Amino acid sequence: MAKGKNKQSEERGDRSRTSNGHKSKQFHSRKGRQEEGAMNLVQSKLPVKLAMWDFDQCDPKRCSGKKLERLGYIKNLQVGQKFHGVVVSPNGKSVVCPDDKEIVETGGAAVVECSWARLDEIPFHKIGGKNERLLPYLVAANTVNYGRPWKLNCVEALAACFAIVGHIEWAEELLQNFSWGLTFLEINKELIEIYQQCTDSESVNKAQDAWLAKLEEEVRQRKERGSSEDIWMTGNVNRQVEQSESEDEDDVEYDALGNAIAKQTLDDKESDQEEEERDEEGTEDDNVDEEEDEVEEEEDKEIN
Ligand SMILES: C[S@@+](CC[C@H](N)C(=O)[O-])C[C@H]1O[C@@H](n2cnc3c(N)ncnc32)[C@H](O)[C@@H]1O
Repeated sequence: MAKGKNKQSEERGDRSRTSNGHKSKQFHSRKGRQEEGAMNLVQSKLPVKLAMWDFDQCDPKRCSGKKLERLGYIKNLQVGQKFHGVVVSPNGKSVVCPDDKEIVETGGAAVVECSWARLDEIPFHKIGGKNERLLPYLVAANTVNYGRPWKLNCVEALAACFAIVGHIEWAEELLQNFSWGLTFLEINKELIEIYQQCTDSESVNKAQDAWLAKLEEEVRQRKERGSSEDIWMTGNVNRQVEQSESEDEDDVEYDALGNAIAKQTLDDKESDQEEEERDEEGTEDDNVDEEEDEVEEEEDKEIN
């Protein structure tokens, strides 16, 4: 077996030499392409372009965009550079929808790596592109903003975009690099499937509104049944404390898991101070962080 193989490779080796014994032009260009391929891991890991403008506003240890960069999935863009694929951005006007599939497949997807608390510092007019999009209602699973709707981190945002346009396998490929990653797809499974059935952004908005109306109705019914004493119905007890401390119960809504959470929209004027603390300190379990760091170190070794 080995004999045959060696013979083949010898023959290949011979063919790559010219009559004067030097390596042929084709050999060098083939080798060049291979080296390019090894450096450009983005291509080998996902058959689609991923990019981000990184404003270095987040803790590098907790930054999902930086981790994707270390793993070779995503490329950095300069301020002034535009992106031709879908740009998932707080500056978007319409939401990602299944009709965006072709743009994503041909142009890829990009995000803006920055702090939610410092969006006003981002020169949105110098970044982005023709296809800037918001994401519809989805709940974050990352350890910093767990349970919060709309405020996803970069890897969740990219994964959400891929999942909505029908490339759930690309979403999984990205998220599996994070200990909590696949939970994002699990807690949003039903809703993602609903969005996948839509066509344009208007239909996604309608589906989102119907989902939110259903959630509100569920909350109303629970209140009516006086189910607040039933721990199984009210969900996360920590969130309950937040709710009972809240002066106005209307400030609270429920996520897909039935957790009570403070109402949020992208326009929310949450105190910069509070948000900064979330971005920089997070609420995560240190063990998770260590676990992620170990994974990252292993990955980094592989890349190097
Ligand atoms: C504000 S940054 C925070 C990144 C975080 N530090 C991390 O570790 O990934 C998250 C980015 O994901 C995208 N994103 C997340 N949720 C979004 C939404 N609901 N609509 C539009 N873009 C969103 C945007 O590009 C946004 O700038």
